[in-house]
Amino acid sequence: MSTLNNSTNIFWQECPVGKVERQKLLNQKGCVVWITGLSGSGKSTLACSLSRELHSKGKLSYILDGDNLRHGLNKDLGFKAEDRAENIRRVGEVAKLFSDAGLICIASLISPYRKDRDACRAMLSDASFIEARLVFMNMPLELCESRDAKGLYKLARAGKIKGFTGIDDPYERPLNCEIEIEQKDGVCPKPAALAGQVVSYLEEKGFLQVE
Ligand SMILES: Nc1ncnc2c1ncn2[C@@H]1O[C@H](COP(=O)(O)OS(=O)(=O)O)[C@@H](OP(=O)(O)O)[C@H]1O
Ligand SMILES: Nc1ncnc2c1ncn2[C@@H]1O[C@H](COP(=O)(O)OP(=O)(O)O)[C@@H](O)[C@H]1O
Repeated sequence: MSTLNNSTNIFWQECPVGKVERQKLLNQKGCVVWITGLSGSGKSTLACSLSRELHSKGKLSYILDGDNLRHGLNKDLGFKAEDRAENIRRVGEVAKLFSDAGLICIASLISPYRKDRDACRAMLSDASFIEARLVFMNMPLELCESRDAKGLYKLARAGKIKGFTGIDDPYERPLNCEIEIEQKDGVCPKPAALAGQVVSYLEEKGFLQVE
């Protein structure tokens, strides 16, 4: 998919109500919490739990879930490396808009390739000074496969889905995540506890209020 700019003679339109005003209105800082990990690692569960926890604190968030976006915005994309790259790029651009609107945008995608995640992070911070935080659901493949909530691992093992992440397609672990979620003593912490961990991080970094 081309990322070339094919539009010419276009101008940036400024509006007097900007990000700063919107953030003051919401008393929070727009940012992106990007959750990456294998299918079944608990990305969507954490995203929902986090959104619920933020809501209960009066903070506005919005979830961009890879699975959901593939029903609409990204319905033309498959799972080849270049399609996944375009998927991450588009969701990054949408996350940029939500974050600029002042929301805490929670993106939940496998996003398996380091180069795509890095490009997305660079795009967010370079182009618009949007702060992105990467959360890595570091759950073992065996656990994700044993959960198999959608039966996709079974199909992948049977060769009925080709190029399934973790089976016959790579997942490149992040080298630079801000939060890494792991099992403790062989047990995955409860979603509410994980959400609390991310909320504490956001509080500590000053995202949940405007000075
Ligand atoms: N080949 C293959 N590999 C991985 N995942 C697959 C595949 N085919 C379908 N699915 C389903 O698509 C969901 C992942 O979509 P994403 O947009 O997050 O993927 S990616 O970031 O572009 O890699 C993923 O959802 P989650 O289980 O929530 O991760 C799967 O349900
Ligand atoms: N922290 C957790 N503890 C126990 N089970 C979990 C946890 N997070 C998710 N699960 C379960 O694992 C399965 C996959 O979770 P899901 O959030 O759909 O993963 P993903 O979005 O990464 O594919 C679901 O059945 C869900 O209930």
